[in-house]
Amino acid sequence: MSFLEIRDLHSGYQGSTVLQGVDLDVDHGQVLALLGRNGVGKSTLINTICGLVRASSGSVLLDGRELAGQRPDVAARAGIGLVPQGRRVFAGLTVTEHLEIASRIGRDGTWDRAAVLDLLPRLGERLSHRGDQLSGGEQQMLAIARALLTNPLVLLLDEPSDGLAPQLVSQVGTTISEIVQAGTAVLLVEQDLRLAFSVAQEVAVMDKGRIVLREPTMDFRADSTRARRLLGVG
Ligand SMILES: Nc1ncnc2c1ncn2[C@@H]1O[C@H](COP(=O)(O)OP(=O)(O)OP(=O)(O)O)[C@@H](O)[C@H]1O
Repeated sequence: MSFLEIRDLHSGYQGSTVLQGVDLDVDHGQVLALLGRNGVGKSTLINTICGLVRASSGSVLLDGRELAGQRPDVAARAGIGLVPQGRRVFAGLTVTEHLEIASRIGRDGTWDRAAVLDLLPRLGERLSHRGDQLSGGEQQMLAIARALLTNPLVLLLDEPSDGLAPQLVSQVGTTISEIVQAGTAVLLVEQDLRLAFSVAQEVAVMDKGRIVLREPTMDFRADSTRARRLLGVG
């Protein structure tokens, strides 16, 4: 049995069904990259897993516990962590305040303030800065720190490279690898294929609200013509 098991999941927005029966497993100790063209439903899947978008049918089992249709706070307590698209840090709150709030959400575990500042030392130098005083890279680190403080079993990362300079993107890759080594599984939505390929053991490709392919990253990279066709890139 996989750690996170998604079966025949449907969800969407008023008047439009986006997820049309998603089946996907994420295993212990794994980074799984979720790829696909714009608008195929990757963010909708992430947001349905964590309860921000309500599942209309299907199943999201985390370590044997059913989460489909549950509220976001229930999903967080069960062990789903989210680094949302666009980071969503609060402009008027300091780094310290963000970390304090996050510590009260989710589960107890080894990720406490000292551990996340050890992983992301730059944040330690910015504790009194407000969200709107941070660079894009620092905001991304804060979004990751906040999610880790909930001690997730599975961390959902929605386009963490978005808007970051190449050097910072590779730093995000290193951080993701360290998080997985510490025992958290990762589902990574990413347009930056270099980042996705560098950290993920496997890739899953989404199209029109379904998973249409899943295979080891090495095999996916080996057929670049098919990869380009599936992802709609140059
Ligand atoms: N809040 C919303 N209300 C209504 N429709 C939405 C909402 N969010 C997304 N959609 C629609 O759902 C579909 C899937 O969008 P989604 O953001 O999940 O795709 P995606 O694969 O993550 O794309 P991208 O890479 O552009 O973020 C799109 O047609 C989008 O317009």
